[in-house]
Amino acid sequence: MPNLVLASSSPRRKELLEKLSIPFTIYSPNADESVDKNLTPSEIVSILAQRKAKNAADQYPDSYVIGSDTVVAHKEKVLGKPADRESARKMLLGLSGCTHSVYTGVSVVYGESVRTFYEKTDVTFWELSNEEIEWYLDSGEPFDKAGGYGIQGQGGLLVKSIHGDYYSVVGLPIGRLCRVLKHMGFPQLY
Ligand SMILES: Cc1cn([C@H]2C[C@H](O)[C@@H](COP(=O)(O)OP(=O)(O)OP(=O)(O)O)O2)c(=O)[nH]c1=O
Repeated sequence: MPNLVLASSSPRRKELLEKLSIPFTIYSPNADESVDKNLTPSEIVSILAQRKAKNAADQYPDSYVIGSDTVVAHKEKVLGKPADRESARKMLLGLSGCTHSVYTGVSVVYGESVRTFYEKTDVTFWELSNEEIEWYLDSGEPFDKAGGYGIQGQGGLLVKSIHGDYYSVVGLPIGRLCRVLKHMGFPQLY
């Protein structure tokens, strides 16, 4: 029976994949995450998702291997994870009162077959006061998350509305991934 491998060290992606209720293996990908600055957000997340999946697929040639990448796009800028408190503060100030887009790319590799897609979800933030931003920075949540917030945690209090797949914002568009796996012939799904 082919195995399922999640090429990710993100605890959120692990939790989301558990929704499929089938066993899987975790592999921490060791992929170079540098990309050409002129690429669009959808190109960036697609390329990086595929790189992570292919990196792990070398170790698991008989498995379905999933790689994923998430970035936040706002006013022509692509935001990854903030390097420090100051950069997280700048990201949150920039997102305050505005709508940004969260892009998550997913790539599934099984032998020679590769399927890659991305989801775009628009998220609108409330106007944030300086006090609210400092309070949120104190939570420690921003630092391992694209755009400097996590919608699934206290960061949910910053969000006014969302248009698109919630799970894609958290890091893995699980409904679409499930359909892609099924389409590629993964046997253990419904
Ligand atoms: C916007 C947003 C991002 N994120 C997270 C999802 C991703 O884990 C992270 C973006 O970083 P990624 O580089 O996509 O992923 P990662 O380094 O955490 O894990 P790996 O490369 O090993 O798969 O931001 C949230 O958890 N909630 C949110 O609301």
